[in-house]
Amino acid sequence: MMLTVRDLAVSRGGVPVLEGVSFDLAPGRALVLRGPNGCGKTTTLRTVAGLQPPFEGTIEGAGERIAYAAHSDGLKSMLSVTENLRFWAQVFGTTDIAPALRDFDLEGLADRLAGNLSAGQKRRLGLARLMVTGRPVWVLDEPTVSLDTASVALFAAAVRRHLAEGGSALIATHIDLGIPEAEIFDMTPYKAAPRAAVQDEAFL
Ligand SMILES: Nc1ncnc2c1ncn2[C@@H]1O[C@H](COP(=O)(O)OP(=O)(O)OP(=O)(O)O)[C@@H](O)[C@H]1O
Repeated sequence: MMLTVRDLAVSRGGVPVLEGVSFDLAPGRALVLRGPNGCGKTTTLRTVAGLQPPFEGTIEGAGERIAYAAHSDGLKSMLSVTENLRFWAQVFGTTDIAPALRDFDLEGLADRLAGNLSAGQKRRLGLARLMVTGRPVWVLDEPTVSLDTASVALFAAAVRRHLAEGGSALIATHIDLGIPEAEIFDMTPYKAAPRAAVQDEAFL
């Protein structure tokens, strides 16, 4: 398994928002997290990516295997598109940025400063970064925000190639991505029950 999550509870501000979440992610598989606004998708992804500790439960196989793309694109605005990708390639110890430029249709923008890109172009560059990480587990939070239909299709194709190469993906999204391999995981039933012990903490 690429990733094994068991009985996970995740919290915001010390308050559990979801509990009892278990899933596996095998090589070549994608899991799409669904659920209404505020149900805890972002919190789950941040926890899986190691940005905050689990409230309860276990996550195996994460750590260095994960490439995480958050809401923000995390770009260096004073570097060009190419320089951004080279920077990340260096950080992750890879070299070839050409496939990332090609697959996200960035070749015509290669010398443009990232800060001067449109919102959708910035998002394409942020997603292209995943390819140069060389990491097998893509963890993506609302990856298609700002993308037009053509760019969503580019993204879906890149994810499908990643899966075909034995990678995997965990994606929070409200839209149909056009990735037939993806399984849906509805988080709605895992809303955490109020916990007296946690609420009482403020009065200790
Ligand atoms: N400091 C806090 N204390 C308690 N609850 C919080 C705190 N900060 C945020 N929350 C709540 O935690 C919940 C989970 O938020 P999260 O961002 O994970 O949801 P989401 O499913 O990603 O939502 P969306 O679909 O809107 O992006 C929300 O209901 C939010 O209001």
